[in-house]
Amino acid sequence: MTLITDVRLRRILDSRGNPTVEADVVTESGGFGRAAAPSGASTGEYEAIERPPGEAIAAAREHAVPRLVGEAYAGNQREVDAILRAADGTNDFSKIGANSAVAISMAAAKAGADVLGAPLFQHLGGTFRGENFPIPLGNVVGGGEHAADATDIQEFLAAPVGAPNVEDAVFANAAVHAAVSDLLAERGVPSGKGDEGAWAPSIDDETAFEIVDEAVSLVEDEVGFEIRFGLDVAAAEMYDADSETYEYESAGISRDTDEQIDYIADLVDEYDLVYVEDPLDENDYDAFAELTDVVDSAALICGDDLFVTNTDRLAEGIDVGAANSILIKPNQIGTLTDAFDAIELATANGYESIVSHRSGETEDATIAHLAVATDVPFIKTGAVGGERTAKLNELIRIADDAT
Ligand SMILES: C=C(OP(=O)(O)O)C(=O)O
Ligand SMILES: [Mg+2]
Repeated sequence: MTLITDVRLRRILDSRGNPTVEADVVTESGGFGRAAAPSGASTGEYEAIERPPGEAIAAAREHAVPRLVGEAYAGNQREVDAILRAADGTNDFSKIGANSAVAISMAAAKAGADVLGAPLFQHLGGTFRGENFPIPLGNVVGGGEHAADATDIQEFLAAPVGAPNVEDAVFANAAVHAAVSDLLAERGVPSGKGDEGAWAPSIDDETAFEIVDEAVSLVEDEVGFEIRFGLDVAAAEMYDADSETYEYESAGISRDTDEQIDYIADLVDEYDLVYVEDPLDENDYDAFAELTDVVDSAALICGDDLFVTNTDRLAEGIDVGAANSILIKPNQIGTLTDAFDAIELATANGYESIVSHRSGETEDATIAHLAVATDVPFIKTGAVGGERTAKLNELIRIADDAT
């Protein structure tokens, strides 16, 4: 029933107005799945390769589609993904493009679920996946590679850890986003938005901490449950390998590695941060390990550019204690199978996994299902904006059993 009979690929628009790859997968019994590849701006050095969409589509049509049509079963995700890897023949999907690979991989999963008549999260996670839902990390202020002339730290993320349910958590993050806007207005600071819908004012990080801290407290009082916040420092983007320093340009501050470790540890302490992603350069496992040791269980220290959803890099990190959690972005590695393997390796070694969007997104909501299927504690997928609410609203529907 799930034998793949057609794979169609096309270019569609992403949220930045750039082209990206969309895939349709059709099965023998009429099952249908459609998915689109997201795209990063602050990409890790070791990510799978995203090719220009036109080239990725042409290469996938030539090398992957003939191996899938009439040959592979959409219900067998590992088989589909193994065929994608074999058709590509490289370690990093540089032939068919990780954008083509991930779109086909996710579309096949949806087609498989469609044939079964099951929601995608259930097809991926199984009947006994558990009762937990991920807490959304909502990007409320940001800069870095996602907005010019804004904060050095890429993302300030609201984390409604005490929310009684998904719906309240999603609305709490939107309320923090709105409160930030009010506080900026009170200070007379104008602001546009960055690529992920977060406010991107021309302020330094210290001011952003004050504002986000206050916004979180205000909303916490309103809703009556605990809201904390976290960061994606995206430190690889501010690291200067020649001087071996982290350059905070808007504040005019330069920190060496020891100072960076102390700075982040102090921030965790001062603001009771629940989550810190990429606090150090993507090549510095030792510095990551030092910070993780200092912070201990006070916060999740998460590797995004460090691990790039790659089990080899994660295994290296586990060996030295480089973090206590991993960010999972399917397009960083190319297939859902690879993403699942990374989550399994993380779980087996006491690491938490956080499923994540990219700064360039589409209406595709696959990651909401992936996060629920794998029982991860957090999903990072913005706070507002259509391509972000596509995932947040899907989470609400999943919790309401209405997908
Ligand atoms: C979502 C992120 O941004 P990008 O997609 O630009 O890598 C991130 O760095 O976690
Ligand atoms: Mg990141």
